[in-house]
Formats: sequence, C-alpha cells, structure tokens
Amino acid sequence: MRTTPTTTPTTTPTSTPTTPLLADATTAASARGLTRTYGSGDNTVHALRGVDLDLPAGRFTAIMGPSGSGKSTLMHCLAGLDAATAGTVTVAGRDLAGLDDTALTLFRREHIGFVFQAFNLLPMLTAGQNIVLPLELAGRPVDRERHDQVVGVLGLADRLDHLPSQLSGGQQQRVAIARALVTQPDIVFADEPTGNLDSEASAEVLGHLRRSVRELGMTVVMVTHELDAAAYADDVVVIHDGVVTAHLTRPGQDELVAALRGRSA
Ligand SMILES: Nc1ncnc2c1ncn2[C@@H]1O[C@H](COP(=O)(O)OP(=O)(O)OP(=O)(O)O)[C@@H](O)[C@H]1O
Repeated sequence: MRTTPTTTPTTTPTSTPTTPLLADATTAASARGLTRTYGSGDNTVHALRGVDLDLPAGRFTAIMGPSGSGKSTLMHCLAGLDAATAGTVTVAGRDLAGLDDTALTLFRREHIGFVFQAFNLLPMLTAGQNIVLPLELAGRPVDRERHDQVVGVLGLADRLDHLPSQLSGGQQQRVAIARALVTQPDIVFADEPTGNLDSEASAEVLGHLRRSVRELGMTVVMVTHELDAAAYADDVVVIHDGVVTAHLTRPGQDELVAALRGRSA
C-alpha cells in the first residue's frame, strides 16, 4: 500500500453547486493509452503501460492484481490524484489533462468521491457532522432528501449523534462512505476500503457499498486484494505489471483466480 491522501479537505477554492455530468452517459471513467512511469534512467518504474479501460456508470467495479501491479497508480490516475505520463483519462466526460491544479481540485470535489482504508473521520465531530462536512466546506446546501437516502442505505440513522470513537470500525467506514456519497459524485473510488476491518465488518461494508450502487445508482470503483471483496462487485478489472489483462463481468471464483494467475479459466 502506498500512502493515500487524506480526505480531510484543506484550503480549496469555493464554487457553486453543479449537477452530475453523467445524466445519460454509460461510461463513468475511461483511460486510453494511460502510461505512468516513475523515476528515470536505470531507476525507471513502469507502473502503467498503456492502459485502455472503460468503467461503466451505475456499476460496482473491483480492480485486482498482485502487489506492485499498478492498482493504486491506476486508481490515482483515474481519480485525478496522480498525473499520467502519457495517454488520457476522462471522468464524467471531462479530459483531466485539460484541467489545471485549481480546476482539478474543484472537479474532484464536485464529481468524485473517495473512500480510503483509513476512515479519516474528524474525531471531534459526530458521524452526522462528518457526513455533511464536504458540503459545508464547499458552501453547498445539504439536500435533506439525498442525505436521508444515503444515511438510510448505509444504515446510519441511529448513529448520527455518535462520535467516531463510539462507533465500530465498520460503522466508521460506513460514515466515510456516506460522506463520499452525500455530494452526489459521478464516481466513487475506494482504495482497499476493508483493509482495516475484520471479515464480518468487511462483509457488512461491502454489502453497503453494493447497496449504494443498486439503490442510489452510484458508480463505485474499488481497489482490493481480497477475492471475497471482489465477489460483491459487478465487474472485475485484473491488472498485471501495469497492463490490464482481464475485464470480467461477475466472474466465478475459478475464473477470477485464473485471471489473477494470468491465464484463462
Ligand atoms: N511514487 C512512486 N515512486 C516510484 N515508484 C512508485 C511510486 N508509486 C508506485 N511506484 C511503483 O509503481 C509500481 C506500481 O505501484 P502501485 O502502488 O500502483 O501497485 P499496487 O498494485 O497498488 O500495489 P499494492 O497492492 O502493493 O498496493 C510498483 O512497482 C511501485 O513500486
């Protein structure tokens, strides 16, 4: 695992609310010839080697692959947290390369949700206050209907007044997911969202992520190491050594294991 950025917003520009760009689109994010290299000369690392990928809207996609295969780099490039060395990334119809730092910050805040392994909740705020914090920081009003829907789907209605320290790990991660969903992003990226949870809490969180897709129409893209986690996804993208080697829809366990080993089932 690389260190992932915290979701705790720092000073960012304010903006007016926007509507999601994806009303009729079927592709939430795509990459063409996406290449990311680190270092130079003898120390060059080819983290992504020309990835072509379309991530459909309204689905739960898992990105899987061996350690060091490029999963986090792919997710970070798709989410505008890391810049491509070559190739293009399009999210919600927007080419990220065309955005300067300020525009990219605004774009992420308005169109992308993030969930990380560490829950990154502010400890002095209640669950309810943590959930609406991104809206408050953006100067956007809380859409009560949306808020109550998200809180309902994540099963948090009776936990809103609790501080994070009064919640289980699974409940804290559900608060972090609600915080990512309440802004109505076009796409949510989850980086090992169950990495800090035991198997029971993992199953509960993954079930709630899947409900977010089914019942709220969200698009969720999750990096995971865990076969059990991928079983909750609609689609699984398999990456080896910076190359996408499979993009499977609802694979069976054998098919997925074979794809992860780098061969057909
Ligand atoms: N900032 C960086 N500087 C240099 N090399 C990097 C950097 N970030 C990633 N890499 C390298 O790029 C390759 C892909 O890394 P990445 O973190 O994307 O893999 P991963 O599949 O997410 O791994 P893991 O499952 O272990 O988290 C690795 O060889 C890694 O060492």
